[in-house]
Amino acid sequence: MPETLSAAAPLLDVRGLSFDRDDLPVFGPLDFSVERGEALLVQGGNGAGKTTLLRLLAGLLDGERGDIRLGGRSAGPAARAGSLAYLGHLPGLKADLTAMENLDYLCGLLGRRPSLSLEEALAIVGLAGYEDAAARTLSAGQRKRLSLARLWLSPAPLWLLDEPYANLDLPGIELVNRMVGAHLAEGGGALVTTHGAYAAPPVRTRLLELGTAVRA
Ligand SMILES: Nc1ncnc2c1ncn2[C@@H]1O[C@H](COP(=O)(O)OP(=O)(O)OP(=O)(O)O)[C@@H](O)[C@H]1O
Repeated sequence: MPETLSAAAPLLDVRGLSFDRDDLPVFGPLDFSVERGEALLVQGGNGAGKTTLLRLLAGLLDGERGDIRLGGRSAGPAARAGSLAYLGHLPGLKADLTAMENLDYLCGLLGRRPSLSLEEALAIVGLAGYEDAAARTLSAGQRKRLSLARLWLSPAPLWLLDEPYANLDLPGIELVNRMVGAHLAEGGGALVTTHGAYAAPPVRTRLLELGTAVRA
């Protein structure tokens, strides 16, 4: 866990956050926080702004209004990009690199926790034996599992999970739930979007409901 994050303050504290596109509101103003050991389930219909919110928090979008604090400190897009682990709709893998090369590349870029080897992370997500397979030869579910291995290697205390169950079979869904449960038990936090029934692991869960955006 990064030393810069205070243990006393919430992992994430958001006040008056709003975001517009083409001068039309996508969401907000929103107020919410995520404490250690807590999952925040972000709900809303198609177009409500769930992905936009997570991408913005991850530092992949800017132009928001409001205050975003990580561990009590105001955090701009660059600080957020370095402190949050984002699992998006697209796996963010390099198609021609192997599974191991992708993990190595992403860990070099985003950091990793030292207690786990890349091989162990691949085994945990059910990809033992796929170390040398190019990402483009993996199925959609296997690519998602490779992204989960990267997530599991991340040192970031706060996970942003956008539709984490998409493309996964039942054991994959259970894997996500176990990972989230273990991460929260270690004092991490998570924001999770899903359209499916959220098979909530036995952890503290709160809801954030986004209204469907109206285009006028
Ligand atoms: N790259 C983009 N350029 C312009 N508008 C966008 C872009 N991405 C999303 N939008 C618009 O922003 C709004 C919020 O989209 P967003 O993807 O955040 O919704 P969502 O809640 O994740 O939806 P879904 O449940 O369908 O995945 C929608 O009205 C969408 O049309």
